[in-house]
Amino acid sequence: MSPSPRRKAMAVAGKPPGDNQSSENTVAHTVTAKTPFLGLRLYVVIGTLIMLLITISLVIVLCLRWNRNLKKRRMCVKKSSGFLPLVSKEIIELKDSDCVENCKIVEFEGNEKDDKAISIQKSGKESQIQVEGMKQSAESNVSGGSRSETLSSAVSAEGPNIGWGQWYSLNELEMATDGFAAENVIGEGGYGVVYRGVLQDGSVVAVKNLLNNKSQAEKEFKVEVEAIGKVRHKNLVGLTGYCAEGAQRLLVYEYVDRGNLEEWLHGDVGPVSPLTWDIRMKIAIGTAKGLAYLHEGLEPKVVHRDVKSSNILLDRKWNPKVSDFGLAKLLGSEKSHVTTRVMGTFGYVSPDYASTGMLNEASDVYSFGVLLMEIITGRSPVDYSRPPGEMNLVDWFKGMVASRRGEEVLDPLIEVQPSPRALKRALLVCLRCIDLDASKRPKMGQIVHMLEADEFPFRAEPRSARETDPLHSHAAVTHNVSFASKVVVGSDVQRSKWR
Ligand SMILES: Nc1ncnc2c1ncn2[C@@H]1O[C@H](COP(=O)(O)OP(=O)(O)OP(=O)(O)O)[C@@H](O)[C@H]1O
Repeated sequence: MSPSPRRKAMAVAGKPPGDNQSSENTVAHTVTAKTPFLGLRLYVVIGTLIMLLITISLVIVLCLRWNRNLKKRRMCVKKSSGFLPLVSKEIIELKDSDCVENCKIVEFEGNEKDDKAISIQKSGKESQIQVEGMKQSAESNVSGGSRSETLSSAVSAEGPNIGWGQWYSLNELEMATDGFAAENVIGEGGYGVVYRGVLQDGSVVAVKNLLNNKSQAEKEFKVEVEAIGKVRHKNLVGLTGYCAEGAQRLLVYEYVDRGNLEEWLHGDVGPVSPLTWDIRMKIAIGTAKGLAYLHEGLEPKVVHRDVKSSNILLDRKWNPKVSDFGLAKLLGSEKSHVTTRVMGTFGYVSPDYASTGMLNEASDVYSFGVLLMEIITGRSPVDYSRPPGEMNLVDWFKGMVASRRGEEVLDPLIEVQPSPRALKRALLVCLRCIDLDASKRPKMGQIVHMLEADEFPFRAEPRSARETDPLHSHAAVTHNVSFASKVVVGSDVQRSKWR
């Protein structure tokens, strides 16, 4: 009998036909046989290899997921930094949450080019908060170098809980100012006397000794600290610390060594002012940037309320620093204005605020407009030594521009005249800032752009925009302001410009 086809096939494959049992035995034998690899049995080697493969696959999957998360996180950081256009790169804003009782700044170095890190270390504890990637300009850095500071909230049982700043003892500040010696007095304002002081580490500071009228001093003290205690901007004077002992209240600022703008504009500087046109514009733009930050970069925003030339301090490179926040008001974003007792300085206060007491950032814009006129003309906002028609700077200025005599308003102490284009630009910004309709005044960020933009006000603009432009209508009222015929409306200006 011939074998079945199936049996034939098995015979060809080399298996003894009809012997399933023995073939299974062979497989079992092979699997349990020892391999040359460390004498391990085959099934152990196979098992190990499978485990190894599973582990490797798991590791790869985990790596891929981790990598994806990392990318997502990076994207979030990018998004959020793009989402903060209003905060200047030159600023370090210290949040309350960053400020822990008895913190110690262990590193605080500024450099215009480098990103820096601030480490805030809780004294006596190990934990460290690192705030990285923030830019601190050298100019905005207190006394220009690294320093070590102790932060403390709740200074004393009596002292206010101000949250941030270096606490100084009265003794320390007495030593720094030679016992508040008269020769160290650098100025005197409505709220106190300002002294130059040298701290034990050699750094130079300005110490404002608030008038010893308890409630007023306390108020001024709190307002300044609330307004600028936590921010750093190269165009805002840095408040570095304070002293609250008994009834004494003192504020310690970075020292700004070239005095204030008022002295340079109206003091005896000789026949030619050291403030050239370019320096004046640098001062105007820097001041506008500082104010723009207060208005548009902080929440709640800060309305300074006393923008004037004696509150603009100048450093060695003529960088302006807005100072004196004693009258400042905080304004939450939900509020369009606050109603207050009218405060400020005669000649700079906007008529709408003066008549209604309703305050918002447009009041600062008006004061800035007056300040800019003062910078351009070298005249004080109110000067009783001038003929009646010229005593009030704003009225005189408007009249001059309206009668096409804009070139004549320039400070005669400026030796090299600006180009007509640059002068027109500055005059026009003045007019826009002092618009009687507060809602039509530009924002400080727009003002920065207008002062910096070469094309302003010469770029052609859409007709409809020109028609709705407040200054254009202002120009129409004052009918002869020739250069105002091509006004660029500030509303389309990118805020980021003033950063
Ligand atoms: N950080 C500082 N560095 C250098 N000088 C300063 C500093 N702060 C104030 N001064 C000087 O002290 C003067 C008085 O300052 P302060 O802010 O007390 O008053 P003011 O602005 O002149 O007047 P008021 O407070 O009445 O408006 C300033 O004009 C300035 O010359």
